[in-house]
Amino acid sequence: MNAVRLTPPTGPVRATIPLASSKSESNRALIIDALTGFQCDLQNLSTARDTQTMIRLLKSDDAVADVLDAGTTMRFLTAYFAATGQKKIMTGTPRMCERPIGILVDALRTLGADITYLKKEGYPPLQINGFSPAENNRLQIRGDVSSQYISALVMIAPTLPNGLTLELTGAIGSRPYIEMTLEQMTYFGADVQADWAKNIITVGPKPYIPKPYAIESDWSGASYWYSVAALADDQTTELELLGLKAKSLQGDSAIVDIMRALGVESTFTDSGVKLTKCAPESSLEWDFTNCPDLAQTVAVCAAMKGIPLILTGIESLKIKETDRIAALQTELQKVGAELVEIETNARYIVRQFSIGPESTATIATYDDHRMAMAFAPVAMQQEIVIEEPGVVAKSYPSFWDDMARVLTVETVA
Ligand SMILES: O=C(O)C1=C[C@@H](OP(=O)(O)O)[C@@H](O)[C@H](O)C1
Ligand SMILES: C=C(OP(=O)(O)O)C(=O)O
Repeated sequence: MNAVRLTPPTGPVRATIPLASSKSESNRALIIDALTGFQCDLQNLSTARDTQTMIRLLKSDDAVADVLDAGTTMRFLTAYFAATGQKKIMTGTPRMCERPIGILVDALRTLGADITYLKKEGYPPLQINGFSPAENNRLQIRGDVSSQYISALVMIAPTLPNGLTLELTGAIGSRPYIEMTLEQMTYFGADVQADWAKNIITVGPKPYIPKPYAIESDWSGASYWYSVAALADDQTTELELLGLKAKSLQGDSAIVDIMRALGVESTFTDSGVKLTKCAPESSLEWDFTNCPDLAQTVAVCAAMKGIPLILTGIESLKIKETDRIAALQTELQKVGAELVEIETNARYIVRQFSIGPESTATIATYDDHRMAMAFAPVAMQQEIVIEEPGVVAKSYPSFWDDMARVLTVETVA
């Protein structure tokens, strides 16, 4: 078994962390660029595997597009290949073939796509056979399963003969990701309107205009560094995270407010953000509806600090790279904490039940980059082993190199 052993720092915690750039922003920019005929100058594209896979598949003439475990790549490319009339088989890892896509496929069929499922109805693998644009340009779509379906649809909307009006139903999850899509589309000249009082998005049939675009660093990746700062004993801890902006398109910049409650102060500089320590609150309640990718970071951090945390809005975690709720429940036990459901599918609590492990905890990662990265900061307080560390490549390939700037990272067999 491949693993890394992380050992707590012995001196002051001071480092500058380059971070990876945002895979979410990158993958949207790449779809828009493709719809301009690859004429945009995209700068600082992410090294994340999800983005590198998107780049590779956009250039490939192969009949099969294997997205591996990249959700945005699967959803955005399904809409893109359909709208551009490309015949493709869309597939991915076994877990990707358990992640639902029926809501997007139904919407694309209404818009004129011919798509068939190759195994299970509603799930990849699927085959895109062609596209004959329908007259109808008004759709209802559920907003409570994955925002990626909505982002995928609105990004192709400028190419549809009559544009698109989407009426979102149900409680909308991950809305900042939809807003990110709309902002990027607007930047590239699309005609976009969102009425969030009625949950209606309208996109006119106005083509994108090619332009240069620079991707920001990844706030989801930054969250692990906030946890490192929160868990550092050294009160003089200072970490600088490069390439982040106070006014970000990324909803995961909410980590600034969450981590203030867990004892980290943020100061924006010309090059990014500086993290220092401040006094934490004695408990915290947070709704993760708008920032589901932060839930694991915050759960592990609060558990280690002994700060009881109530989490709401985490239902979507069950359909991500793994069932993240189940994975957290098992792995938190190993560091003396528990995640308990206190209201069915709605409210959860994380609390510590013992301080310090009897022996080094070995954390399983379930093919989920965020399990590995969320538990890594535990090493600020106690030695920990993380299994299958290569999983971080999905969003943050240089994570362990960056970690080695603050603590000891050793590969173990
Ligand atoms: O659009 C995006 O870039 C993403 C949207 C979110 O997914 P859901 O909308 O499925 O919650 C998020 O979890 C994912 O990491 C990236
Ligand atoms: C859920 C994630 O990604 P995706 O849905 O794009 O696979 C993630 O990066 O945490």
